[in-house]
Amino acid sequence: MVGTANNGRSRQAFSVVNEGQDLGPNSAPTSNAGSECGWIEFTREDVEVLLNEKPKRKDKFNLKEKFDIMVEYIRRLKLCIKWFQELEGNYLIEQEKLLNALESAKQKCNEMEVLMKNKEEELNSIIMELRKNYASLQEKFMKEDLDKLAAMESLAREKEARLSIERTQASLSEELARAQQELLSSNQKISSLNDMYKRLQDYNTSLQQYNGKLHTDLSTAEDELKRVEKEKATIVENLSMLRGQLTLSRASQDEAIKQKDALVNEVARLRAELNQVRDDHDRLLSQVLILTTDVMKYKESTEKYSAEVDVLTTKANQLELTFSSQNTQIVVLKNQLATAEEKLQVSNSSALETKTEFEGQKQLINELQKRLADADSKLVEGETLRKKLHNTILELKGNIRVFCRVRPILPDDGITTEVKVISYPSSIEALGRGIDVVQNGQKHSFTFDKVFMPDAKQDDVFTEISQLTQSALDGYKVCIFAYGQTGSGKTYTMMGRPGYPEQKGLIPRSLEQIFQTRQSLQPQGWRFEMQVSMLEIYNETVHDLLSTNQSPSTENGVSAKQYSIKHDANGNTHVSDLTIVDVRSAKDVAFLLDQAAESRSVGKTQMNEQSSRSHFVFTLRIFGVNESTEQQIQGVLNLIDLAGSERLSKSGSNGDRLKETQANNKSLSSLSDVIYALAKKEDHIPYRSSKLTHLLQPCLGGQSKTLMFVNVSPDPASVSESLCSLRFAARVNACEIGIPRRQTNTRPSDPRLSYG
Ligand SMILES: Nc1ncnc2c1ncn2[C@@H]1O[C@H](COP(=O)(O)OP(=O)(O)OP(=O)(O)O)[C@@H](O)[C@H]1O
Repeated sequence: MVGTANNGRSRQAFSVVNEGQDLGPNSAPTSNAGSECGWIEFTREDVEVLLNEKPKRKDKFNLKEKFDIMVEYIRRLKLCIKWFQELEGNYLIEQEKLLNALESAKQKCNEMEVLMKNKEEELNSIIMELRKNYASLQEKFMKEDLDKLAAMESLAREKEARLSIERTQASLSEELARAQQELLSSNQKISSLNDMYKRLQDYNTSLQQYNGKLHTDLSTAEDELKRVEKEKATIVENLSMLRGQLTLSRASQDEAIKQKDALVNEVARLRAELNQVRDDHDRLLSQVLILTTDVMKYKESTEKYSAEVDVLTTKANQLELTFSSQNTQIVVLKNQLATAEEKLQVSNSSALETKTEFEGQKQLINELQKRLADADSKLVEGETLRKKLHNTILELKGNIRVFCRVRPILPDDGITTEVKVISYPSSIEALGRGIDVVQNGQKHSFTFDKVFMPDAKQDDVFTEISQLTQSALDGYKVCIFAYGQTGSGKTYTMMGRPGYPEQKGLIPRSLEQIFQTRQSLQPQGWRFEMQVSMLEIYNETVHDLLSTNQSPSTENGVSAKQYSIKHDANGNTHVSDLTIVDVRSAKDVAFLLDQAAESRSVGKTQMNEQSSRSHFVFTLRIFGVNESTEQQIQGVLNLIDLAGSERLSKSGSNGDRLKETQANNKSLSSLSDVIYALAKKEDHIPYRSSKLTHLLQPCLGGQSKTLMFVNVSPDPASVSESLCSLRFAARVNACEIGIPRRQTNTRPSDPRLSYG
């Protein structure tokens, strides 16, 4: 590991230390070569040569020579140690810097994530609001449209009514014209009748005048007659006198007779004349009467005409009234039409406004969607950056990460005293990473990658590992296992509390996240296929938890079927005959988890009535293909709930339970052996000493991103178990396993599920 990149330099330095014994092409010593305080670089081989160096002495008994050689050897060893120390110091500084950079990057990422989340929420709320607005505008628009249609319908109706009214008006106008003409001719008739009447009246007056004249003439004739009769009487008197006188004179009689005859003739003539006048009078009278009748008739006919005229006038008046009322109606209709048209215009303009507003909103939505897409792409960028940083850190660390979780005190713990055996240092360098355990008054301090205090929620824990589980989708092998004594909270951490969704554990949360991310990666062309298997290792035997066809068990409840574990060159693990189920959603997985829970071997011990006595291994294998880039990935997520790590005396087991505990302890002690061997970089790592270590070989061997949860109980009675767990975890944390590899661009020839 040391100096492979700068081999030339280190070879040169070592040559100086080895005094030219191993001379390379550049064998000239550096300026401070040989000096104790000079900087000399070594390679691993150099150090090994130095350590394996056997002093060559010419004279076996020459102690001086031996002493000189030893002094020189010690000097070189000191130089080597100094180089080591300085190198270590540099590494520490570098590590510190990287940690700081990581912290700030994490912080930035978190801030960015929060910012993005806020922005996303904000944008989501704006979009919701806009969608609401959009919906209400659409509703409004539809309403306006309906109004418009109704207005148009009413306008059409009104137009029709107006046309029919106009038609009626035209026919009425025609009728009116006819009536007016009739009226005119009637008026003309009336005026001619009036003229006739006037003429008749004039004639009547002249007749009356004539009649009056005749009457006057008659009265004068009557007066004349009276005078004549008086004259006659006088004459008769005279005649008598004359007769007397006749006697007196006959002559005078004859004369008198003659006079009388003349007078009689005169009276007859006068009488005839009178009769004539009388006849004339009668004729005139009858004529007057006829004329009066005529006048009367004329008067009557005039009255009739007047009545007719009146009727016609009334009719005309009525027609005029109808006409005017129709005119008023027409005006009203015209007004209504104008209002309807105005309304139509208003609704048209409001529809236009709504349309413009709608267009604006649409544009805004488009803009917001664009911004959202930008934010999304920024999120993706941020996510990529975060992944890169996460992977860089893991690669730099090159070891199994360890998270410690202390569960809260439970009522079942029966703790009455206020004695606290676990505390958490508050110094900056150990904050959130340190844990102190006090046993018999002695404090033991541990530092891990993260320490979750009892109040940590499942969500908080998941947030810390979400990146890790996510990287299974990037083609990494990921392995998370929970280690700790019975009842320390391993199952709670991995599975959670059933029936309490907010207390879901890492397994359901990881799967939900993976399925969600799978969805969000679809627009980038990624298509994923996922397979799940679940097994338990119980009494050193593999038990398929998804097998519908449960094989018969042996006496001690162990499955008779033998499953063999194999690893291929790619580090993929295959378990023969294991049930593998294709899954499409977190729901499918939840169903399988329930199925597995029913198949699990659960027994009772004094420590925890419901504790699982076996190692539970959940595996999700992911095959991903990017349709646009044709890139392929193959990731694996192993989530393991180990059996309780307690010591035999503590669990109080006997019989089958004792065997179980021994078997569990064998697996766990094998795990411990493997970790020790890895830490010491031994040539042989005893992976095959237990089923568990054999199965986890690729995870422990450095090809996978591995995280261990060490679960600790806060119960003072469990302090020694807690210390054991923490010591083991500290060893695991110090163990370098190498750099995780990403499996891309290869499609496995055998699609069976692998474990690492
Ligand atoms: N962080 C926690 N918050 C609340 N309750 C917890 C927490 N951790 C564990 N518990 C509770 O403690 C009890 C024991 O936990 P759990 O069964 O998870 O232990 P375990 O280590 O899995 O035991 P076993 O090895 O027997 O399977 C359970 O009732 C669990 O609900």
